[in-house]
Amino acid sequence: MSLLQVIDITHAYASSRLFRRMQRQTAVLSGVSLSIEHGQCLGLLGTSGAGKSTLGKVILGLEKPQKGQVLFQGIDLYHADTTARKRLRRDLQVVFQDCYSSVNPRMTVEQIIAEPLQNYEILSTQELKRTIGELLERVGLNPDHSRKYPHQFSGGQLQRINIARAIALKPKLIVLDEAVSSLDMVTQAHILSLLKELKSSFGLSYLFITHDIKAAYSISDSLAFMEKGEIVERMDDKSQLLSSNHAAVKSLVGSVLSEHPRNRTLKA
Ligand SMILES: Nc1ncnc2c1ncn2[C@@H]1O[C@H](COP(=O)(O)OP(=O)(O)OP(=O)(O)O)[C@@H](O)[C@H]1O
Repeated sequence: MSLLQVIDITHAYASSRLFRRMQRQTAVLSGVSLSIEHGQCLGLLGTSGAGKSTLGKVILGLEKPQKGQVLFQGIDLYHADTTARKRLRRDLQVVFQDCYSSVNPRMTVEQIIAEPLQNYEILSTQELKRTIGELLERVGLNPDHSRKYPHQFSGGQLQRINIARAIALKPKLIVLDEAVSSLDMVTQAHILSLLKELKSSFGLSYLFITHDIKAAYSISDSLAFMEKGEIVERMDDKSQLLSSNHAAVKSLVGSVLSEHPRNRTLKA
């Protein structure tokens, strides 16, 4: 059984009440299906406005689709009872692009990482402190940073803190929505290698949402391409990327490959 199965999702955002009668809703997602296996990363690529983030929100249980099903660990996310849904939510985490707005600026790092742990686990003050220290070390930060505030960190460091919070409950799937897109190239490479390392250590699965084909190729096992709310190309093995005949995929690949035939490769 796949860890995640998205089946025939169709969704449109509701228009405001004033315009509801006048406007026809345009579907943001139309009949989208995909699956993610245990320990695998699916790279979800597409142009701006293709519907990638909306699909991410549907998978996270944040945007109820008008049609279709999201089966997470075999359970229908939108028809599960409150207890089952809370259990599923623990296994389903997210890291967004904007690392600064993802955290409360008035909370210390310790309080930020403690939040999910306090919501789901009963830990003594000492256990909580130790766990937070271990999580900070796991993402390459000094545990002494735990008393600092978000503004005292660089974007890369803060994204590591967001990752520490996301892995705190040992989830099964993390939705990474443009999680490295706002970082400089060097920091991006460091965070991608951290994410790869965490994936193999914890057997994590990722939905890696991005418009950056190089980053997607580097971290993903399989790839899917979206256009105007539909999945237009799906590759179970990312090595099929260079041989795709789909026009949008070819143009995306062409835009990042060297003119020289010998250099026409992408780094894993
Ligand atoms: N909350 C919302 N209310 C109404 N329309 C929305 C909302 N969020 C997104 N949309 C619209 O849905 C469409 C898909 O947006 P979405 O953010 O899912 O695309 P995306 O592929 O993630 O784009 P990007 O790469 O630019 O983030 C866009 O036309 C967008 O304007």
